[in-house]
Amino acid sequence: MQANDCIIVINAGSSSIKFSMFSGPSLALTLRGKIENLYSGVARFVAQDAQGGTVGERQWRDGPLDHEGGMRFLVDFAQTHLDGHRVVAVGHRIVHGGVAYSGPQRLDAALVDALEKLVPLAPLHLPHNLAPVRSVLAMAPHVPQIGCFDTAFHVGQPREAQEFALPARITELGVRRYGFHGLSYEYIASVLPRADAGLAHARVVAAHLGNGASMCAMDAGRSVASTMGFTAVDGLPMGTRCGALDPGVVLYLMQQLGMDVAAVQRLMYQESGLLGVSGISSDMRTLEQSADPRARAAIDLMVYRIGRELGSLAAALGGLDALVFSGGIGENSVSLRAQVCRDAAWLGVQLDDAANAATGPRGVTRISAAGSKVAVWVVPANEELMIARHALELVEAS
Ligand SMILES: Nc1ncnc2c1ncn2[C@@H]1O[C@H](COP(=O)(O)OP(=O)(O)O)[C@@H](O)[C@H]1O
Ligand SMILES: CC(=O)OP(=O)(O)O
Ligand SMILES: [Mg+2]
Repeated sequence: MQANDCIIVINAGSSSIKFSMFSGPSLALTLRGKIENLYSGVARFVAQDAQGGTVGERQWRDGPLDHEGGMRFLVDFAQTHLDGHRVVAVGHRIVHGGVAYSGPQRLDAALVDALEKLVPLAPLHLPHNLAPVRSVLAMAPHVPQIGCFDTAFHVGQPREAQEFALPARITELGVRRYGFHGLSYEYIASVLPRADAGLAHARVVAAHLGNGASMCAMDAGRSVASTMGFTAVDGLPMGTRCGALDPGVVLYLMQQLGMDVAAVQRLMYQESGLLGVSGISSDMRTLEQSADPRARAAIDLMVYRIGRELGSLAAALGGLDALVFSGGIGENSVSLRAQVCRDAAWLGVQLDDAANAATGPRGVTRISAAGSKVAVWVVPANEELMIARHALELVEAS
């Protein structure tokens, strides 16, 4: 990797596409951008240079924008902002690797075809993860593309954390818990020891709370349990996903309400969570600004379920030394963090209210009171840097 080389990273989430450009051997962030609010309301794009200065902005006011339209815009934008850099690799976040793929992989047409088979396991994500890979394969076949899997970080979990209590013949088909947001947790595990050396061996629960939301128990930086399971619909209630559900509810929906598979999938992935409970929005900012009691009820349910999962994950760890907030909600919602920490007082969590409320751009920040038994941190998510590191390793090794 020369000074003028760069790695482009594409992270297509369920409601957003983020891209970043990392340059030179130290992977310095030179450009980053994000289109958010895909499919709902006014989509917004903003891009920043290394100094945080805005170098591009746009809004789509004439109707919702989808992933494809967003990607077309981003490719044009990136091409005009390469600033003389040579693209040595494009790294992608791929949400599901199934049983077959855990380590980063060089993506070619055959592998994309194989990953396509996993779409039913991540219907909100995988199609959007794979479509840009195909576009780049067509536009620039010589540029190496590296896929990094959100499931990879969790492969070492103990067997009982991975298995459902299903007959072995079903488990053997790969029907087990995978866990997601692994690139985000891997990044968190990589930065915590630098923030506080004692955290290298700590029992940590990290909460990645974005449009998709999950929590992960990490023991000395290794994943031991997580709230997401076979698919990214399990665990916490999310923007539009219901999270953990009594499987009997699915039978009821189909047998008694006559819903077909597509309708159940839509209900669980697109019509539930904050949106479904509030009937107002999947966006935490909108709910926090609303005086409608249904908005309050949706937030309260999310906070309650985070608290329940925190207890469960602390049990998996045999105790709790640190709690980490990340993702769009975890990084920005002062009040959600305050509510979660208040409910977790029984675990020894004590917030420093001023540190929690401090606004403005922040890096890795401790927000717990000096005497808190459990340290509380905010770590801005950086799945992109993790992807760039993996892509660089793979490109340099080949
Ligand atoms: N200042 C804020 N206060 C509360 N919630 C916020 C704030 N900024 C962003 N969020 C919430 O973060 C969520 C999106 O998280 P993000 O991690 O960006 O999404 P994605 O999972 O699509 O990458 C939305 O619910 C949004 O309302
Ligand atoms: C796995 C997942 O839910 O991802 P996102 O947060 O991008 O929706
Ligand atoms: Mg996300």
